[in-house]
Amino acid sequence: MGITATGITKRFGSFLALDNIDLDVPSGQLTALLGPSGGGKSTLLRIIGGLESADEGRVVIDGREATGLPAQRRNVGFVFQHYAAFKHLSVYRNVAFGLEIRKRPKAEVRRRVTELLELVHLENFADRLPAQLSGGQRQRMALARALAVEPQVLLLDEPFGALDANVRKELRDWLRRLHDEVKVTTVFVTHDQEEALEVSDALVVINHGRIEQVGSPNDLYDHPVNDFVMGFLGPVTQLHGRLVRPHDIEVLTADHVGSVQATITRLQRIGFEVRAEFDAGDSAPWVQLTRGQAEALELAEGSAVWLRPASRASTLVAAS
Ligand SMILES: Nc1ncnc2c1ncn2[C@@H]1O[C@H](COP(=O)(O)OP(=O)(O)OP(=O)(O)O)[C@@H](O)[C@H]1O
Repeated sequence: MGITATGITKRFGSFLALDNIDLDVPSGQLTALLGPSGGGKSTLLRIIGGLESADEGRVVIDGREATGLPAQRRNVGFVFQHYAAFKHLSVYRNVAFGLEIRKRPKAEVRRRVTELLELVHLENFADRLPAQLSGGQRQRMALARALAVEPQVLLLDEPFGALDANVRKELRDWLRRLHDEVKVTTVFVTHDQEEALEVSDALVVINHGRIEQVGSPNDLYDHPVNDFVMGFLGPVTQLHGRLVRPHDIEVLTADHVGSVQATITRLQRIGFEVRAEFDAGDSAPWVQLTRGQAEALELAEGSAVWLRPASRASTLVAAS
């Protein structure tokens, strides 16, 4: 079940925002749409949710044809970066809103809202107005409100995008735990690779209106299909015609099978890591080491070493 989008194409004037996208979002999972700004992530999310219509293609949600349905009939919950709460209503009433307009019995509304406020850890904030919450608390309220009507699908568009780095980090841990508890099929738009790697069960990398790769976070990090995915998910350097992650290069003090001689051009300590830059003849790779590794190798600028990709490293041929 889950969500199936087939052959989704969307143009804005002559601009092709989505180019024949096929996507399967498994039921109960948290799937991240990841990619650079303007790649089409939000447009795809909005088409899934019925806020935007595709020029071509179909959307099926939990086995039900949703292509022609308006957003309010798709049984989806939304949370956006800037959440439009009812400013004059308390947190409690904001969360209760969807249930009240559906005329659910008072006792049920009370039970459900209390449950949700506990779930998002806002039980002590029920009587506050949205303006009296921090940004992170407001986004948690938004999630409670989206979950109130028990949607089949939760769609989150950069929900933590407007918050500062520490709060974002805290909220993504929290979202992961929340999702493990409620297990609602969730699609999460982000341009932050760390956020996507940390939070999601599955990752969909989108660029220029096309899907570059779909897979688990580890799969995509370890086995990217192309240089775009490799570069978007983490640091990449070049060694002797191959793209490799800088922590996947072995620094050796003697020549070994498959190694390339190189001179250390720069050593830089950044917190717990040491970044070493090399002149390897046909390439200028850099390598990420721990301080302990750098000390054990007695690395010094100007000295000669040998480099090779670690045996577990996945590499790609660099475009010439
Ligand atoms: N209503 C619109 N009218 C015209 N162009 C649009 C419209 N909505 C989106 N676009 C264009 O479509 C492309 C994809 O936009 P979209 O918002 O889906 O990208 P995104 O990957 O979500 O990027 P971001 O992370 O910046 O939101 C962009 O080039 C954008 O300018």
